[in-house]
Formats: sequence, C-alpha cells, structure tokens
Amino acid sequence: MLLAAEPDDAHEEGENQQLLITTKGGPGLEGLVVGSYCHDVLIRGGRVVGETLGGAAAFVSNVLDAASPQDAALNGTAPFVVVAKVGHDFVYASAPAPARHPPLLCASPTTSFHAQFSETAASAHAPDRELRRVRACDPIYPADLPDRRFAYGLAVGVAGEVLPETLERMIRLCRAVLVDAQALIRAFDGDGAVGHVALDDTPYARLLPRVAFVKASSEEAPYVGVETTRQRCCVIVTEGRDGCRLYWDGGEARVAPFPAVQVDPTGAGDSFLAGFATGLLWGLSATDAALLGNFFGAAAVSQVGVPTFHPKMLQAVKEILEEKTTKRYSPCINGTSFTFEKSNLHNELHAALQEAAMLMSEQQQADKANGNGGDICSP
Ligand SMILES: Nc1ncnc2c1ncn2[C@@H]1O[C@H](COP(=O)(O)OP(=O)(O)O)[C@@H](O)[C@H]1O
Ligand SMILES: O=P([O-])([O-])O[C@@H]1[C@@H](O)[C@H](O)[C@@H](O)[C@H](O)[C@@H]1O
Repeated sequence: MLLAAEPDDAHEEGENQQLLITTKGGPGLEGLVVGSYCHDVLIRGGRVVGETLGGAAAFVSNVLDAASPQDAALNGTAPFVVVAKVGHDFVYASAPAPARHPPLLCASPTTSFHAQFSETAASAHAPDRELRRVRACDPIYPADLPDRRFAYGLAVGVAGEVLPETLERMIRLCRAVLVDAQALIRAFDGDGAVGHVALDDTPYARLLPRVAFVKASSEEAPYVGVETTRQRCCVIVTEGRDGCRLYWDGGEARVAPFPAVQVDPTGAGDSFLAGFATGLLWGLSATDAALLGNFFGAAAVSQVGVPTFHPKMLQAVKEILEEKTTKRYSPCINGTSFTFEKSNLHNELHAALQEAAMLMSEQQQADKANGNGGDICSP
C-alpha cells in the first residue's frame, strides 16, 4: 500500500521530498504528537479511587520517550514535539511527560474526565468504564502546530480537541499520520457522557485516504467501519487482553497479547498506539510493530495512571530491538510504502518480548509487596 499521507500540491511535494532526503535512515525522524493532557478522576462504586494525569498525549509521550529510537544529537532523547493544551488549573505540570513536553496554557480549564468503573470484573471486550467529560479545554487549531515538517504525526485527541482542519494540517506537515479513532468519533451529550458517531458521518472521513493507520478499540470499531476504512488506510482494532488485529486492503493479521495483571485499564489504547509507532520507527513491519503495541498496552494496564517503566525492563526491550531490527530506523515511516505482513522474526520477537514482560510482572509484585501498587479494578 502506498503511503497515504502524500502531499496534495506541488509546493507541499517539494517540501516533503526535502524531508525524505534530510531524515533518511536515522536521526532527525522528528514526530508530532497532537492531543491535550487532562485530569482523570477514577471512580468505583461512587467512590473516588484515583486522581491521575491523563490524556492520550501523556501516555503516548511516556512510551515514545522510553522506547523510540533516540537521537545522539539530542542527548539521547527521542525527537518529538507535543502540542497539548491545558488551563491554569493543570496540576501535573511537573509530572515527567508534561515537564519534558510542556503544554500550551489557555484561559479555559484543563480537560477533565470522570471514569466510572464497573463493580464487576470486565470481560475482554465489554466496556469496563463509562467516561464523562466534565471540563473541556480549548481545541487545538492548525495555527497551534509548528510550521515545519515532521517524519510522523500522532493525532491523539480525547475530547474532540483535534479539529478536522488540525488533522488536515498534520497530514500536510507529516509524512505518515497515525490516528486514534477516539480523536475522531467521540460525541458528548449534555452531561458530557462519551458516546460515538459513525466515522463516515464526520468531516474526518474524507481525510482517511491520506492517513496511514487508524487505531480503534473493539468498542469503537463498529463506528469506524472496518471493512470500508481498510480500503483507505490500515485499521488496527485493539481487543483488550486478547491483543489486536490489523486489517489492510488485501490482508489481515492477529497479534498475540502479553500477560498482565490489570489494575487500571486507562491509557492502554494510547500506550498501544505509541508502542506501535515505536515499532515502525525501529523499522518493523506493521504486524511486527503491533507486538510492541501489545507490549506497552499490557504495561499500561499493570499500573494506575501513566506507568513508570522499570529501567531493567526498558533496557531489555531496547536490546531486543537493537538485535532483532534492521537498525535502519523507520524505513517504513520514512519511505513511500509500508510493509504490513508478519516478518519471519515475528515469533522470535514475541518470545523475546515475553521475557521482558516477565520483568514487568516482577516489578508489579515488588510494588505490591512494598504497598506501592494501586489497583482500581478489584473491589
Ligand atoms: N488485561 C490486559 N492484558 C494484557 N494486555 C492488555 C490488557 N488490556 C489491554 N491490553 C493491551 O492494550 C491494548 C489496548 O487495550 P484496549 O482495552 O483494547 O484499548 P482501550 O484502552 O482503547 O479500550 C490491547 O490491544 C492489548 O495489547
Ligand atoms: O484508556 P485509553 O482509551 O487509552 O485513553 C484514555 C482516554 O480514553 C480518556 O478519555 C482519558 O481521560 C484517559 O486519560 C486516556 O487517555
């Protein structure tokens, strides 16, 4: 499949061509993450059981900072810019992700969600929480985006803040754009309860042929319309503890999950998307990159709020990527087409990541023993 995020006029084409030349094969693969940070209030049985930093941008930057290929010229940090908005009431300015990627300050309040968790154990696919947007910060406008080219973009709104014209601007600025369906199809009733609309009925639909990947949860997938959308871009449907499936024009694949003890499902989809993008940046095919998506999705549900990754676990993941990938960073994201199929390294990569996932569960047990492990999933 050809890269969908192609320029649509000669001027754009010239600039995109330049990006391809200047960033080919290594550092300088700068990313653009667009979506606001928010306040999450986690409620169970009518009781507040957690108040955490939220917003897909927080979970996404956490994973990209931890695992995407680093740039020696930037002191070993991962090169990406976050465009997020918050109000003066934002309480997590010093948390790692917002501190490294500061948001734009607005007069309106910080977006805030109440997540109501069910008292009974969630099944793999049933919605395990009801979300209500109780406050909404300003939208992110096209003019809020930096006026320069990026290798890739992640549209990760949670409250309708990524406007259609902002997504269009991202598509013009970035060679490949990955979108979280929740940025496109959420609708809010008078009380802020989150519902969904059909993607085809939104102004975003016409942009899909220029988007590379759309990720949706099983709950969102019917609104995305997998069969129609896969003809325009690759669709990834996440299936909670069952892993995920990819659908492209002409093929599909199932990607196995990693074991996790879920204590908070918040941010699983966001962390999945960032893990997936990280895999592409390391040069993996889409189906192989989805293993990294599943890995970081599992890591997200193992902790309350934005997870802290154990250094030993991260070291193991990086060693695996160094060893198993071509070390030609992101030929896919930076080239003109994507490879979707499983490579012959897929099973080895899965087995190696499974070992790294063991370190994750060891950390979880140690946290629990030290009384540090929160859990909002158990009564
Ligand atoms: N209980 C779990 N155990 C292992 N992995 C999980 C679990 N829940 C989620 N994940 C991982 O996170 C990804 C996203 O989770 P999912 O619940 O489908 O998304 P969302 O948070 O958007 O509802 C899944 O595809 C899977 O890889
Ligand atoms: O759990 P997930 O679907 O990946 O993503 C979540 C959003 O759906 C939610 O609106 C937001 O408040 C959370 O912080 C998180 O970003």
